[in-house]
Amino acid sequence: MLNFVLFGPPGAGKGTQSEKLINKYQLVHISTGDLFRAHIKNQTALGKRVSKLIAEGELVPDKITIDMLEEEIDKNPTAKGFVFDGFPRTIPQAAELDKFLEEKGSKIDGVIALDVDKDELVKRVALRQKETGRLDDQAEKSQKRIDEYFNKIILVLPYYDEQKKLTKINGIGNIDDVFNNLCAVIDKY
Ligand SMILES: Nc1ncnc2c1ncn2[C@@H]1O[C@H](COP(=O)(O)OP(=O)(O)O)[C@@H](O)[C@H]1O
Repeated sequence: MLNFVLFGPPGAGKGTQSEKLINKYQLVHISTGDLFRAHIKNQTALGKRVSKLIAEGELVPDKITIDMLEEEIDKNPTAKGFVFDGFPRTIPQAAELDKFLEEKGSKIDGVIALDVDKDELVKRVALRQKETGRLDDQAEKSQKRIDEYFNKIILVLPYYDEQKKLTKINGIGNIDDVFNNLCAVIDKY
């Protein structure tokens, strides 16, 4: 199996690159953001529980997120591997993911962090907001999510650095160039 985490702030390109990577490596893409948005769109009990939090740009509590993620992994027993996009966002989530995969005789092979500066992030998220109308991409909320990434979520990276699994790559530039740089890292796993 090949499992890796695509890490980065809002607008770094996690979703864009994940789409290309799952085609090349035949993997299942698990984006916790996409899963939450599907629950909200389908007005499930979980969707109703998290919609306000997400619209405000707040993180969903670990237990809720972990349970949703583990359920999604279990829905794909024949997967050749997973690209985790937007998960983990906290150390408890990272530790639980390691434990969950270990119980299945699997592991995270690597974590790739997309480095993009704040000005570029704000530009990209504003463009995405125009295209998709995402509530949490509105200027004030997206700034809050970007700040939360650099103040809090980024603290997950040392957890993987200690395991010698972290690689940082530049997320700025031509989408295909970033993709090729990602593949060069993944092909070494
Ligand atoms: N691992 C997670 N833990 C807690 N909340 C999450 C997680 N993943 C997604 N969310 C919630 O869903 C929202 C959208 O996530 P996502 O689409 O990954 O944002 P982006 O792609 O802009 O980084 C987050 O702002 C947060 O509210």
